[in-house]
Amino acid sequence: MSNARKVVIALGGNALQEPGSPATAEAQLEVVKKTCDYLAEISCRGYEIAIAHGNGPQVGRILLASETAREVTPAMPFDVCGAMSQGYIGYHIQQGLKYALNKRNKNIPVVSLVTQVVVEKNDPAFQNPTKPIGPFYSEEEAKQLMAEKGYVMKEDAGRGWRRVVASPMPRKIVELDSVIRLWDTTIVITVGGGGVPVIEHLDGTFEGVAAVIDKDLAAERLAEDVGADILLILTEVEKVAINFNKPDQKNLDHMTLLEAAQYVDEGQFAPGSMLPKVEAAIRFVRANPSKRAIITSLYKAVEALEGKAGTHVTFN
Ligand SMILES: Nc1ncnc2c1ncn2[C@@H]1O[C@H](COP(=O)(O)OP(=O)(O)O)[C@@H](O)[C@H]1O
Ligand SMILES: NC(=O)OP(=O)(O)O
Repeated sequence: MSNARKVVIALGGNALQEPGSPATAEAQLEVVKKTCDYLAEISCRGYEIAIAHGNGPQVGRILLASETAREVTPAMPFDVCGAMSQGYIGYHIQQGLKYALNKRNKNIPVVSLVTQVVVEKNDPAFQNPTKPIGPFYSEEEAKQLMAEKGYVMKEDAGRGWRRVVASPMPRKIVELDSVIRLWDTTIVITVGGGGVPVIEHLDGTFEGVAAVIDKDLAAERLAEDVGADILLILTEVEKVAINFNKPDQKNLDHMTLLEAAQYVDEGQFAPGSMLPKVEAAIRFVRANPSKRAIITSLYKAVEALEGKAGTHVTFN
């Protein structure tokens, strides 16, 4: 792993928001500053990084604010809400990361790129919304919102009810050339929130659609396309587990491609949380048999890159 230097990082929700803390921009900035200390450390260890991040809570709140303000100003289309979420999350990461890099006397530019990601118009995900966005509600509140506003809402991993939207597969990163051109000189924050989902028309134009792409799958697309050595997926837990939250839970240091696929078949990973991460890891390693994907926590990221922490997914 010593020469593996090119890393695409996918940042999980806890890198942007602390559970239970107010969902304000100010609170997010405080969390992002801490997150960026870990990211700066990775950069200072000599890794070349690009950063993807989630946006479920943020895009949902922007949408809610926009819909609530309808009486005074026209509501924003969903794809525009996605672009807005990329903008303000990227802005926070730019501030936090630049500060953390400066503290380490490392002068490297940081930019965020509003990034479009092409999805297929006929993706079956449009018929089956699964991606939770925005705040949590009680079951009673959710039922009322479903009846009054026509929202699709589902229970989210025992944490409460949330609005859900379609989450189609990322097929192509529209701004990929720019990411590649910037790579050698700049830390690029891209495919934020999985990218703004767009459909590509035959005449080469793009049209935004109402959906939220999974950021782990978009980060995987990016990692393949830029020829990254490592796809580093950062979340709350240090390791992926089998029999998660059961008395016989076993944390995994390593999974081969076959083992990972078998655990997926056994239903070991919760859909909408750990499953897309393992699926992204599988895709990356299947396409790049000599490379690796790592799933770990932000706090263990540096150790994981050195092979001393996290769950490593490799071909064999
Ligand atoms: N098999 C598993 N192994 C480890 N964690 C799991 C597993 N299944 C579900 N989880 C949960 O999934 C969470 C990661 O999903 P989530 O919080 O939705 O992701 P994100 O970090 O992208 O916001 C972990 O923090 C853990 O609580
Ligand atoms: N776009 C996306 O995957 O966001 P979350 O990580 O917040 O679900």
